Amino acid sequence: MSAASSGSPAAPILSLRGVGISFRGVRALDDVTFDVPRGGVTAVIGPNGAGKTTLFNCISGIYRHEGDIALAGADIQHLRAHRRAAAGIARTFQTPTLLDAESVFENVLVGTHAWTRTGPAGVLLGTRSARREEREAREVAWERLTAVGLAPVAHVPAGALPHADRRRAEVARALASRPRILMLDEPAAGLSAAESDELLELVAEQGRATGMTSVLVEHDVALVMRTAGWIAVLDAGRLLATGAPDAIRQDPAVVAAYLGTDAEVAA
Ligand SMILES: Nc1ncnc2c1ncn2[C@@H]1O[C@H](COP(=O)(O)OP(=O)(O)OP(=O)(O)O)[C@@H](O)[C@H]1O
Repeated sequence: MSAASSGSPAAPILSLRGVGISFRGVRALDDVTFDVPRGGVTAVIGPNGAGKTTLFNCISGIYRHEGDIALAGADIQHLRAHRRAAAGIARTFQTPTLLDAESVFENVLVGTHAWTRTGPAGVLLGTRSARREEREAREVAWERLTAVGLAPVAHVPAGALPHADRRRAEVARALASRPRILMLDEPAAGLSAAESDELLELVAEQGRATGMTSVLVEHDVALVMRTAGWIAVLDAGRLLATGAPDAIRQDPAVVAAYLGTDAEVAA
């Protein structure tokens, strides 16, 4: 890590220690170690193929990986993806993964499955606790839908939504899981500058309201610089630097590997 951007935040929500993974001889991540501070927005940036999405897949448990990952101090590296989701890790994907034939509301309701506990038997028998939980799940889904501005199209099939609304629906679905960490993979892709700002403001607002931390993979450096409070830079599978936006912007190693000259990345 370069000197200009060294230093670690206190009380991390997520700690990565020696995270690594190879795909048939390709070292996609190697000994990645850094902390994500609690609250606010942290961005993971770096050139194409740096390992950003792979890191998200390791954190969310989609890939088995080397190294340790702790969520609020508790080890989660041994947990499978659904258990990590239940522990509070939610994510969106580069290409939204909605159930196109289902309504927007049903899609968002899926997010609540991360915390609902009623098994199939309870649902089939219609027990009182199952009914209570279902009511709560529907309320949470409506609340998140409304927060992202999609209440007017709640009953429209997700496949009929324009791209910006698909992104909003995916974010609402992730928020419905009541995450401690929301990981957004290139949320601005395909959105206008105004739409990206609006989406990230909405995410930041949810973070302020609930204490949720957001982690962002994003190529739009200007958007990252004005949105993130903390940045981790990956290059060829290795951690190059972590730090506040101002330090990252001036870090010679980061400028050389990714950002280009200071003039190009002036905020
Ligand atoms: N499932 C996989 N099988 C084989 N190789 C993979 C797999 N996933 C990622 N890789 C390789 O791992 C490396 C990192 O890829 P990754 O998609 O994580 O990079 P990235 O930083 O997200 O890139 P981009 O900015 O282009 O999305 C690349 O060399 C990629 O080809």
